[in-house]
Amino acid sequence: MSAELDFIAALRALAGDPAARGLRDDCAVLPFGGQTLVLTHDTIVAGVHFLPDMDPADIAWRLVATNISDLAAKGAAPVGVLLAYQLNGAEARFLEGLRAALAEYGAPLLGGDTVGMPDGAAQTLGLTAIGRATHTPVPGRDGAALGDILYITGPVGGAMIGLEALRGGDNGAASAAYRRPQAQLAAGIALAPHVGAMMDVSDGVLLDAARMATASRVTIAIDSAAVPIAAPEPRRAEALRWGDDYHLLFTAAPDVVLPVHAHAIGRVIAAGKAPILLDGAPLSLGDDLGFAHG
Ligand SMILES: Nc1ncnc2c1ncn2[C@@H]1O[C@H](COP(=O)(O)OP(=O)(O)OP(=O)(O)O)[C@@H](O)[C@H]1O
Ligand SMILES: Cc1ncc(C[n+]2csc(CCOP(=O)(O)O)c2C)c(N)n1
Ligand SMILES: [Mg+2]
Repeated sequence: MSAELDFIAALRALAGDPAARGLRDDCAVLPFGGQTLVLTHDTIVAGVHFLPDMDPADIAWRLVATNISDLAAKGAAPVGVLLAYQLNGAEARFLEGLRAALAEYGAPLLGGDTVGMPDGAAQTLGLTAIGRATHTPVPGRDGAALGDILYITGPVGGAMIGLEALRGGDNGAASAAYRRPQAQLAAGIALAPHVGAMMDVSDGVLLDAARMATASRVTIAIDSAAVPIAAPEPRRAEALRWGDDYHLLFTAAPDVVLPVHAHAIGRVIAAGKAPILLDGAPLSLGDDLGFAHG
């Protein structure tokens, strides 16, 4: 197991409230005052999640969009966000990107915290996003049922190609999938009443599908050629593993008429030894399926 998974496993002892969903979901889901709040927090670090010298407006956009993407996976409408910011002298451009992203997703800034940073430290930014469930029960990673079809709302691998373009000096369309990921908020809200399981793809479609299969106690058979990619064909295997895609991965029964366009990429079968079968070959969480910290 990775250091990240070991730590989250240890945290489970402290996360017994049902709202924590066993730390096995994209968000906490908290019934409150007759409604259901959906809560998520993501941290991004220079050199890990963004390039230290990229436009701070794009950094702000990534911070907002990646968090709103977790709300999208729950079919939650944004209530607002709290920002944790480290001053580095580039505040003006950061604010421009923040304003644009919050306007895009209709998420008001509700508060946060601002601190200085030690010389030479990597900038670390955090965002808490709060949403309101538009449909209950709120979809989880654990709802994939035998016979369901596995779908994805769009291609993978675009951010991988976009980061390469950005590193090569592009600041336009070729790097946009990396600089300006699009949270599938409207799709998630439309899909929530129709899905079995749903999650956003942040760590790679294979790893995230394996997590869905594990949470749902099933095996998911994926047809690699059916997965739409935004990368050259010879890089298909990488595109399925790189991550940062932020499309929605979900299951639905075969007779469900989907309210949005999505690509069928696999099906849910009885639990076998491995969580996923890729073109018939069993793959486990320990295999190189996607992005992991530590
Ligand atoms: N430091 C932490 N304290 C409490 N819970 C944590 C911590 N780190 C992760 N978790 C929980 O562990 C689970 C898995 O976290 P992870 O960040 O992998 O999910 P995610 O938010 O869907 O992923 P991504 O950040 O790629 O969208 C979530 O329920 C998350 O809330
Ligand atoms: C500069 C740079 N930017 C991005 C990446 C790729 N990447 C970093 S974290 C992550 C998964 C989501 O993170 P988390 O699980 O922490 O939410 C991915 C796909 C990279 N290698 N280098
Ligand atoms: Mg997620």
